[in-house]
Amino acid sequence: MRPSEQLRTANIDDWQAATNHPFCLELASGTLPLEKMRTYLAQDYTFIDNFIRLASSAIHHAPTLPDRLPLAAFLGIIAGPENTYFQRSFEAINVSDVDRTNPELLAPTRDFQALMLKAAKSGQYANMVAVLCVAEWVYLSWADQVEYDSETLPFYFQEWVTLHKGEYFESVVEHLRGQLDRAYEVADEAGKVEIGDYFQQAVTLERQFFDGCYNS
Ligand SMILES: Cc1ncc(CN)c(N)n1
Repeated sequence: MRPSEQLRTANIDDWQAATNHPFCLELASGTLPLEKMRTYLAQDYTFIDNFIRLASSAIHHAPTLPDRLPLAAFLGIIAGPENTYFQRSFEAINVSDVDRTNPELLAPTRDFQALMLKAAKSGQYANMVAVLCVAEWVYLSWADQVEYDSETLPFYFQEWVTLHKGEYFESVVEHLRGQLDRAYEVADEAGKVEIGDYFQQAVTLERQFFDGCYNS
């Protein structure tokens, strides 16, 4: 079994809770209360900021140019269409100015930021790709399986699903899984434990992030 699959299986309870979260299901069916979506977008925009910092660090630490390029290209999507999605959605559902730029952070948002910065500062590519891989793979897993009506769903729900599924996004996740698999295989025992810890914390925080936005 691939190391990435072993790690996912070891965290299957949190994985399933995150990928079948009522937040995701209600978003896709269009029944998610807008107040919860406002909270989520404000929190997640701060997540994106630190995700870009972590991904930049991973690009720097990747072993070769072919290992670097797919993540570099993906950063262009985040800084481009995904950033625009946030700006258009902030306008469409009236996210307040302070929540767009400086929201009060929920505990899981703070903890996720700390984990991303810790992975970046560790200087270990394996730790970085463990967190990045979880972040994108969890989203592919829920977006890929969720049912939605593309005709009727408002864009701020629909595009959040479509940004996280499809051939291109699958290739991003496959790249991150491949990088994680290789880094894990060559790590020594202590390194494997460390990678497993980062992976586990990231899965738990994905679940808590949805919980936090859904229940606040
Ligand atoms: C918390 C979280 N995790 C993952 C993703 C996917 N890009 C996200 N936007 N936010």
